[in-house]
Amino acid sequence: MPAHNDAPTPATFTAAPALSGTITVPGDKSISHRSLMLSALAIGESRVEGLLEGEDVLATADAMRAMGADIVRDADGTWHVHGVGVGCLLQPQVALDMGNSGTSTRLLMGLIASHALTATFVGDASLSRRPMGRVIDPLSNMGAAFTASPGGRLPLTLRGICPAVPIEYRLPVASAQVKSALLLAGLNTPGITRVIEPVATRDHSERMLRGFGADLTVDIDNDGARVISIRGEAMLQPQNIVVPGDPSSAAFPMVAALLVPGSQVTIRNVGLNPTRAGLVDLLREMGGDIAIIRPRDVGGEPVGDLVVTASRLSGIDPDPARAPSMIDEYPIAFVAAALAHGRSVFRGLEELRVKESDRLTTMAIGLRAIGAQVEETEDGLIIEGTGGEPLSGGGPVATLLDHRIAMSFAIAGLVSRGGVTVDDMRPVATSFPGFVDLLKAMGAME
Ligand SMILES: O=C(O)C1=C[C@@H](OP(=O)(O)O)[C@@H](O)[C@H](O)C1
Ligand SMILES: C=C(OP(=O)(O)O)C(=O)O
Repeated sequence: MPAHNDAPTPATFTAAPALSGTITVPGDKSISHRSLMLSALAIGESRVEGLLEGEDVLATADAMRAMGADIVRDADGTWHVHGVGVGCLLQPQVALDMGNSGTSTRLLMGLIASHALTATFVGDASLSRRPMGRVIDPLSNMGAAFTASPGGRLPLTLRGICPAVPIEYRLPVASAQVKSALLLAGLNTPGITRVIEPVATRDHSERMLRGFGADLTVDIDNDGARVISIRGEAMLQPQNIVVPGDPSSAAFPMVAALLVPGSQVTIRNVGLNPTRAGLVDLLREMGGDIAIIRPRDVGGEPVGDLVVTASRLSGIDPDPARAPSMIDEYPIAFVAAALAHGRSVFRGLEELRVKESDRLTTMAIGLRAIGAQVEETEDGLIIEGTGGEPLSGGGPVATLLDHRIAMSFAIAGLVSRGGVTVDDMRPVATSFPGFVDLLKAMGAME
C-alpha cells in the first residue's frame, strides 16, 4: 500500500484550454480519519458514506483493525465499522504502518496512550522525518512512555497506560493534530482532560466527539483562547456519518479554474467549515470569482457548491493569523500568487516546514524552476506575480513524497508555456485518488 515502495511515476502537465463542467472531490481526509477512529471506539455498528479512500485513511483503517475493530466496505462504497468500545482496544500484533500520514500517527498515538497497550509506529521516509515531540511531551505528562528515534521521530514505540492522568495543556503550536491526540487520549482517562488553544484550528474532533456522545465543552477564556474539556471514560454511540468533500482537495480545481482563461467549473459538496475555508476567503480577496451556492449542513458540517470563474488575481499580504484555516492550501495558493498581478508576501508559515516536505523550500525551488520569481524567507515566501502571463514551465520538479506539492505543480503546468514535469505523482494517492481523472473531466487534458 505505501507509495514509497514502487518506482517514481513522473508526469507532464501542459497548457490547458478553458476548463468547464461540474465535478465532485473525494471525502474530507480529516473527517475520514476521525470517522474510523471514533466508530472503532463506539459499541455497535457505525456507517460511513463518502469516506476518502486514500492511502492515509486506509492506514488508519488498518491500524484500527489491528486493534480489534471490524471495518468493511460495501460494494456501494459505504463503510461499516463495528467498534470495540473505549478502553477495549486490543494489543496490535504488528507494527502500525502509518505510510505518509501525520494525522494517523499523531491521533493514534493519543488514542493508544490511555490504553494499556504497546504499539510501534513506522512510516515512509517523509513521515519518519516529521517531529512527534509535540505529542510525545503532553502524552508523557499523562503517563505514557515512548522510545523514539533521534529527534522524537518514527519509528517509535509507545507504551500506553490505564488509567492515564488527566492534564490541562496549552498548545505551544497551532495544531489540530496535537489537540485531537490529547482529546482522544482524554476519552479513556478518568476525570477532565483540558486543551487550551490560543489560535483556533480545525474543530472536526470537537464536533464529532460530541456527535458520538462524548461529554465535551468549548469555552472561550479571557484572552480569547478556546478551552476544550472532555470528560473521560466515555461511552460512544455508533453513528451514521456522511463525509463532505475535502476543501483541501477542492483547492486544486478551484485555483485551476481561476487561472485558466475562460474557465467556469462547479465543484459540488465542498466542506466549508470556517476553520477550513481560509483559501476561499484568500482567493476572493485576490479578486477570485467564487460563488457559494446551496449552502447546507451535512452531518454537522457546513457544506456548499462552489461556482468558480476565471478571474484577474492580485497579489496579497495575508495576515498570518489565518494560517490554520488554510494550512494545507498554501502550496496551491503560492501557485495562484505566482500568476497574480503584483507582489504577494506570505509570512508566519514556519509550520509548513514540518509537513510531508518543507513546503516553503520545496515550493520556492519548484516555482523558480518553472519561471516564477520567488524569494524564500525564514517563515514564508515573497512572490512576484507574472500578471496573468503563463509561467515558462520546466522541471522535473522534485515533490519529495508530498502529495500537495505534486498537485500544485500539476496545476501550474496547466498555465505554463512549455509544460511542467512533476517527478513523482504517486503521493497524490494519499489524499486525492482520481486527481488526474478529475483534471480530464474538466477538459484540462486528454
Ligand atoms: O487534524 C488534522 O486532520 C490535520 C491537521 C493539520 O496538521 P497540524 O495539526 O500539524 O497543523 C493538517 O495539516 C493536516 O493535514 C490534517
Ligand atoms: C499535512 C498533511 O497531512 P498529514 O499531516 O496527515 O500527513 C496534508 O494532508 O497536507
